[in-house]
Formats: sequence, structure tokens, C-alpha cells
Amino acid sequence: MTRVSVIGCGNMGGALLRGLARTDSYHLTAIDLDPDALAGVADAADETTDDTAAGVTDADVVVLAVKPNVAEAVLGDLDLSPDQQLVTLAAGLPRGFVAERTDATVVRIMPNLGAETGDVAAAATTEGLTDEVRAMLDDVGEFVEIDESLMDVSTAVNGSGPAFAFYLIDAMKRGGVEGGLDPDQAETLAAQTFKGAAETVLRDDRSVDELIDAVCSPKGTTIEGMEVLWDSDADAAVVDAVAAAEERSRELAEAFDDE
Ligand SMILES: NC(=O)C1=CN([C@@H]2O[C@H](COP(=O)(O)OP(=O)(O)OC[C@H]3O[C@@H](n4cnc5c(N)ncnc54)[C@H](O)[C@@H]3O)[C@@H](O)[C@H]2O)C=CC1
Ligand SMILES: O=C(O)[C@@H]1CCC=N1
Repeated sequence: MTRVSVIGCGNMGGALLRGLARTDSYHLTAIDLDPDALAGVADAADETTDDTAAGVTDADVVVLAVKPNVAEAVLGDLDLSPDQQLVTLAAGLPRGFVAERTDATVVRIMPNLGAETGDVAAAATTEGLTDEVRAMLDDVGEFVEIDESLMDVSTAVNGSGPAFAFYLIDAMKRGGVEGGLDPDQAETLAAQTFKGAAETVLRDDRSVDELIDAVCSPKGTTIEGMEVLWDSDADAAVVDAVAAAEERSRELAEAFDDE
């Protein structure tokens, strides 16, 4: 059983804890200064504490899931040994910045909120990635190994990506509501449609263009909607959103270069 301590049990740390708790492979310690955050993950964790130093002592893997601007202070409270793994997931926080402040083996990852349901899309730096962390990421979804230079774009695509997907689901829902569907039913239909389409892209050998073709019957309904999308800048707006998030990740990283 791998002992995992998660420091910072907010949106991301909480999702990871709940995802790992779905398996029986982990002893989970939740660490946070906020009692409400600890109460929110009490069902998933085996232990909860606001004592960071004590909470990480016996951990095989320590996950640093606090905001980037408090990471340095938290690292100062840790005294980890070389046989421990430190997983950092803060946007923009360079792996080297963390590695300079701990004796533990450090890997940088960019997960997303899908961890909660076992559907994470995560990227991990090849540097510092161990089989123990690979197994953890496997247990909460899918991951790819990348060079750290690609972490900013990964942060945009799969870290921020759920927000972009929520936005698109909401637009689809709005279309349904405008056509007269009940809002709850429209949300179910829109969200389940995105889920099914995502599964198809992941499992089917056909390209996205071929899959679009498979939905478009000749002179049918879909082609009418696709013509509207192809004539719009919808795809360019999504590409721009990814670029803006990527740029912000770079800016966050620059703040650590100055130190
Ligand atoms: N929210 C998301 O979808 C994703 C977030 N991330 C990264 O995860 C990190 C956390 O983000 P969120 O979960 O969204 O933030 P959050 O604000 O929801 O959670 C942060 C938690 O850290 C706790 N905390 C603050 N100082 C602490 C300390 N000294 N010791 C222990 N706990 C402390 C807070 O009480 C809070 O519960 C960030 O670095 C972010 O870049 C990465 C991928 C996705
Ligand atoms: O918005 C953020 O900065 C964090 C990192 C990726 C998702 N949420």
C-alpha cells in the first residue's frame, strides 16, 4: 500500500484524493490549514491534519497541491528524505525550483479535475517520474510523459482545459434550452454528448474529420450545423484560449526565475 500525503486539499488536491480513494491501493493523509477543506475530504482520506511536518513523515509520495505563491513557504516546512517522492502540480512552478528546496525526488505534473472520477488527463515530466507516481496517475486516468518545456502548453490544454470544455457544454445546453428543452435535461444531453464524443475520439481509430463525416448524413441535419461552425471562428477562439492560458503559465514561471 502506497502512503500518499496531499498538502492542500482544495479543488485539485481534493479531486486527487477522492480519485485515489476509489482504489484500495493507498493510505491517504490530507493536510490543510483550513478545517473546512479537511472536512471536505474527510470521507476520502484515512487521516486529516493541519500539521504539515507530521503529515508527511511516513509518506512514500507527497503531493504539493497548494497555490503557486505559497509553495515556497510550504517547502520550507518540509524535511523530506531522498527515498520520498515529491509531486508538484502548481501551475508555472518549475521542477528545479522545488528540487532545490528538498532532498526528495521531484516530479512535476499537470493534472486536472477529472482525477476525481478516474478521468484525469495529466502530463508528467520525464525527469523525476518514478513507477510509483506512474501507477498513481494510471489509477486516476490517463497520463503522458513530456519534457518540462511543454508544461506551459499542457497546463493550458489539460489543466485549464476542463473550464474550456465546461464553457462549450454550456453553449450546447443553451442551444437546447432555446429550442424548448428543460434546462436540466438539456444539461444532461449536452454533457453526456461531450462524454460520448470524447470516448469515441479516444477509442476509435478514425480521425476527427472522419468521425464528423460519420455523423453527417447526406442532406441531413448535422451538415447544416457544421456549415455554421466551419464558417465561424469558433475553432480559432479555442486555439486562442489555449494560447492565453499557456502565456499565463509562462508568466507565472518567470516570477520564480527572479528568486
Ligand atoms: N484547480 C484546478 O483545476 C487545477 C489546479 N492546479 C494547481 O493546483 C494548485 C491548487 O489549486 P486549487 O486546488 O485550485 O486551489 P484551492 O485554493 O482550491 O486549494 C488550495 C488549498 O491549499 C490550502 N493551503 C493554503 N496554504 C496552505 C499551507 N501552507 N499548508 C497547507 N494547505 C494550505 C488552502 O487552504 C486550500 O484548501 C495550484 O497550484 C494550481 O495551479 C493544477 C491543475 C488543475
Ligand atoms: O487556473 C489555474 O491557474 C490552475 C492551473 C490549471 C488549472 N487551474
